[in-house]
Amino acid sequence: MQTMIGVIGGSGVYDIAGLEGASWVKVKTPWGAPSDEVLVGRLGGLPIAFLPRHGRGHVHSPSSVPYRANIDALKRLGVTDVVAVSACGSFRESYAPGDFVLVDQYIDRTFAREKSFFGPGCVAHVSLAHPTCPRLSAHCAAAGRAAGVTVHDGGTYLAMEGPQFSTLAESRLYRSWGCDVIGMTGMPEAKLAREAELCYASVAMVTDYDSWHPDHGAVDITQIVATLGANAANARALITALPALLGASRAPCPHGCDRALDHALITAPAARDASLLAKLDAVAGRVL
Ligand SMILES: CSC[C@H]1O[C@H](OP(=O)(O)O)[C@H](O)[C@@H]1O
Ligand SMILES: Nc1ncnc2[nH]cnc12
Repeated sequence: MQTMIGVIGGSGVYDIAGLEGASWVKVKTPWGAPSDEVLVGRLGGLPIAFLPRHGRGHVHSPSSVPYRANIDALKRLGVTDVVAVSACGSFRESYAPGDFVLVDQYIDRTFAREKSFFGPGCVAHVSLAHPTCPRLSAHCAAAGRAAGVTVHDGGTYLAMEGPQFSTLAESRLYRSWGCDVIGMTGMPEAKLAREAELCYASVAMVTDYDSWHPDHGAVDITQIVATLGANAANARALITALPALLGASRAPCPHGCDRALDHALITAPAARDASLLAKLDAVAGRVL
């Protein structure tokens, strides 16, 4: 199978330069419009699709991002591996602004979002014990280090609804839970990528210490935006280094991300809803 990289750009990352034959294309999905058009082209000999999570100009709030449409659009374009780039706050002294964290666990505290492609008429339960892909995450870590970034392998991401930042009590609570970083978009994106059988890696770029750190005071957007520029340049360097590490020919995921639906569908074939099945053509067509 041919590798196709999908990049979801977070705050501060609204495009990527250097693609051959680049063009912004409109992708229609049964889940509504994605956040924006998708920039498709080739990078390092591999096809790549880039989608700005909040849209160009940062139009979508974390709650209004059309997560299902975004993942469906990437799958529909033929993406096999999704690299999700996100700004985040840090709960650890040693995860400093400018560092990248390859997230491997989540605590999902979001509550105002559609979280599944499945539902009445076609119920599916995928495994999420290991919500990100270790193979893709390792390649992203190597690409980040090649770009000169301090990269931490593994971290628990607290996904909050936002758009306000945490209270001091919340910040302390999440730290006491063992969370490493906090953001507003990692969920349900990672869940949906798993349902769509896509390998998914989360590159969380630290911009601040949230509100808990006695020496740093409360987080504010000015401070975040100041750090975002340097982080975005490093994210672009990471993405540029990625094709050579992934390679054009893709072996099946050793962790089973690309077969997540093998045993997940529980609704009896005769009881399935035809209109929902039609919407699942890209995401679950392999098993329907
Ligand atoms: C601009 S600060 C808060 C904002 O930034 C992060 O967005 P993303 O994950 O898309 O990089 C965070 O989750 C909030 O949405
Ligand atoms: N402290 C923080 N909380 C939530 N989302 C963030 N994105 C960047 N910093 C953040």
